[in-house]
Amino acid sequence: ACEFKPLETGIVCRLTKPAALVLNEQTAQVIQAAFQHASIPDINGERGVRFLGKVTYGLTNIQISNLSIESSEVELREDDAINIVIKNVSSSIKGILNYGYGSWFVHVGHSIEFEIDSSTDLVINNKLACTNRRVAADTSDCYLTFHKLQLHLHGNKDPGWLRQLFTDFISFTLKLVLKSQICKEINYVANLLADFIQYRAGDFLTSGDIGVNIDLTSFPVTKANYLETHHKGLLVYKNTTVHFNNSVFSPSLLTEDRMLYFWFSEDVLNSLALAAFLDQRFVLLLTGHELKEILKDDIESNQEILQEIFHEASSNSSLTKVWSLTPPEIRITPKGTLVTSSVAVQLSTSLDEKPKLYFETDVITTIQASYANKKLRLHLVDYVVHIKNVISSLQISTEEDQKEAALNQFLNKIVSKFGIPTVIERLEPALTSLMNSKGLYLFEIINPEIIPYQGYLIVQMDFGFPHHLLVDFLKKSM
Ligand SMILES: CCc1cc(Oc2ccnc(N(Cc3cccc(OC(F)(F)C(F)F)c3)C[C@@H](O)C(F)(F)F)n2)ccc1Cl
Repeated sequence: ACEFKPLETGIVCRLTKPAALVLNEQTAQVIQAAFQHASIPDINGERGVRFLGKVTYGLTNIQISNLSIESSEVELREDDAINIVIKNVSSSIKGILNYGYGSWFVHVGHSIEFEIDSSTDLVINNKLACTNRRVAADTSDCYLTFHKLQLHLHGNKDPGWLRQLFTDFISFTLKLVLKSQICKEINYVANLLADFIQYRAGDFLTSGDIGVNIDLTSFPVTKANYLETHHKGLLVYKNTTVHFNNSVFSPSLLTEDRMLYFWFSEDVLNSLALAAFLDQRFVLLLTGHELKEILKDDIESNQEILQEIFHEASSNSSLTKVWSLTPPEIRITPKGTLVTSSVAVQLSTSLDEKPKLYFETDVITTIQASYANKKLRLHLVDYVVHIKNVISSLQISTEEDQKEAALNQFLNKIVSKFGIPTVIERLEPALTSLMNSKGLYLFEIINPEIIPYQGYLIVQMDFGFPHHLLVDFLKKSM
């Protein structure tokens, strides 16, 4: 089950009433799939009928077709369930009606095709439950109210007594069977969707050996205006779960006017940065040409040093390597995400030789993120650069004692004006394509906001649910 430990929650998701209304537009698809997928078992029985003695009957090959749904409403009930009322589900039920009667010495048997025009209302009280720390849908509270079950028998053999038998008795059994099968299907589809969201969520938060454990840390919350799930958000790296204790979530941190909210504790982002570092993802290799491209606009810093670097960069085996020396530390503040990192830069003309230039730099950058036109954008709000441990064999004519200061100043300028922007310019498309590879582009995300607070980040958005998304999913998985 899900024992509740407040400190363990790293991610909270909230789906508000407006989102439920948008998702409700897909209810008809879901019900359609449930009815279509339902397999109605044969119904057999026997009954004493006046003058005819014992009559045995059986409905076989029962198929539901031409489903249409008039409307569906959804209502979230505080600490209870998602109440879904579906009006006027009309369908035609076809099959073969076999019946036989007579006594021990003579037995008459017939089979006749039947078609039933049915119309029913459906009420489903979907309780979000928790099974093995995963969201489960409990739709056991499900019932059908038939307001039409019109029998049509094909062919001229339409014995009145049979119609009477159907009306009085068979239809009762048929309603029971339809209800149990349809509600069973609805439960199946609801859990299929819950599993699907969780699978895609887990996949969304996975890249190679880096993943995030999104097990539930409490029962899903159902309030009048929103649904909410609390997740561990623990880093999983090479199948090892990395524990940390998160900043504490409280419901008041999220509002209810947007459709979808995600609350991320800074520990979640910090641990992802750690994993990316361990996975050696913070390594940037630049060819001589790329380095020249980056520095070509520099007109104000020390031109002599710049020329010297250009000269080194021109040799076609020139290689500049930039890598993190320590895991970047992520702190989230209202001004933006503070990234503190210590980076090494090495410029060499070939891998074996002593580097022409090596230096380390401690960088603190304040970054704000936004998402527009299906692209993640990172905005540099502030930065502090400190150069250290410079080793250089560049031929620079400056006087010996000025040389170090000049080089330091030059490097500080280069890292600030060109180094940090280059890293950001490469990080943006890398993160965007990572999210797109997970299917993010499939969703129509409307006006997403990424808002930093002290110790946590809130991502809030509206969304349009692409019609085909669910249809394709149901076709594929049912
Ligand atoms: C990828 C988003 C995400 C999902 C997580 O896990 C789950 C598991 C089960 N349910 C949810 N819900 C939130 C959610 C996830 C993905 C899409 C989504 O929106 C939507 F699919 F609904 C809509 F876009 F179509 C909602 C749902 C859960 O919060 C709720 F609402 F059921 F309580 N999240 C955990 C973390 C993160 Cl970042």
